[in-house]
Amino acid sequence: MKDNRKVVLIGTGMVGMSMAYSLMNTGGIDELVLIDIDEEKAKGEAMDLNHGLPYSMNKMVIKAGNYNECRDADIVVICAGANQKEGQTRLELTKVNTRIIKDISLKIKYSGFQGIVIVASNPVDILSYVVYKVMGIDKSKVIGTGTLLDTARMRYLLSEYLDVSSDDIEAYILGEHGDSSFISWMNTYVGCKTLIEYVEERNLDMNDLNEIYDDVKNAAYEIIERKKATYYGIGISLNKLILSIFNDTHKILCVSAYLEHEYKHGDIFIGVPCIICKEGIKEVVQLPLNGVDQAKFDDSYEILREIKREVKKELGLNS
Ligand SMILES: NC(=O)C1=CN([C@@H]2O[C@H](COP(=O)(O)OP(=O)(O)OC[C@H]3O[C@@H](n4cnc5c(N)ncnc54)[C@H](O)[C@@H]3O)[C@@H](O)[C@H]2O)C=CC1
Ligand SMILES: CC(=O)C(=O)O
Repeated sequence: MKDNRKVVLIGTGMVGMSMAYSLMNTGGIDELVLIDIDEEKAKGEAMDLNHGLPYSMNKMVIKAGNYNECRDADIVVICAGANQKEGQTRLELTKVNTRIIKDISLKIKYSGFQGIVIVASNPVDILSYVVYKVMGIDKSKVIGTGTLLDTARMRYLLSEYLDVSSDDIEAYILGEHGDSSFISWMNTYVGCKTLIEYVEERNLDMNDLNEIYDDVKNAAYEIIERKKATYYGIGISLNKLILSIFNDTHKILCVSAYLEHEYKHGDIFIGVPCIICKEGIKEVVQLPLNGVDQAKFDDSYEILREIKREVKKELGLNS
């Protein structure tokens, strides 16, 4: 990676701008270019952010631009497209957003872009696949945010329930970023103890934990019902992922990654823990899954595979 850390954001809506605002506050990048189909919106957003720079600790170039800006960018983040309306599932956005993301992927590709693409638009697992296929780039260079946000939600809620810092909670939400995601309890840790041991020692009720997981799964629906969209949580999750790449942290994050024959499944993007490095995804970490977890993973995989089949037809992809 070169000295000037450049990010291009495509889609300057609530999610994209929450990420931009988060990056402006943490710093860690040198240049942020904003692209939107609504060019005036992108320009207005750049103006607004720039006016905050004199009071920010971090200096960076922020501007509106076009797809030529992708050519020398390190990371392109896709947050464009429709979001869920009240009661709508993420998968119901497939048709409308596949068209949008296909078009955007072609524009990124023809710019000569050589870097890493991060996808946040929903349904994120399916759209990551669209980007991967349409752009024809290495699997390690396409990262969907997957269950990164769900995992943060879980860590937050568990930390509140157990009264332990979220830094000391290791949790992995796997599968689709959507209704078929699940938590692997046997792979959840509080400090150096498994959560199951921790709960038994304190006579806590496993039903409480299952309720907490239901709250995680329903969080987007609850927030959308109250305020129409979710954005701060994913904004800071994107920040974490971007800085993990630039800083070559080798941190393990739950993201949507392309699986070939890992986990016995293949040709799909799905939420799994991955080691993140400056090249993108260094490795998918294989978690031991018990029978219950494996069945849930298989279900999630089947749901995504069915939708992927439809999407491939729509894109005219046979392989
Ligand atoms: N992965 C995750 O955890 C999360 C994903 N999302 C998803 O992020 C996406 C964006 O959500 P919001 O920001 O709330 O929506 P929004 O409606 O606020 O913003 C979408 C932006 O995309 C732009 N856009 C539409 N078509 C475009 C195109 N062809 N090229 C460039 N820009 C285009 C629009 O002009 C708009 O500025 C949705 O798909 C939503 O479901 C939202 C929250 C969490
Ligand atoms: C909207 C969405 O995907 C989320 O908040 O999880």
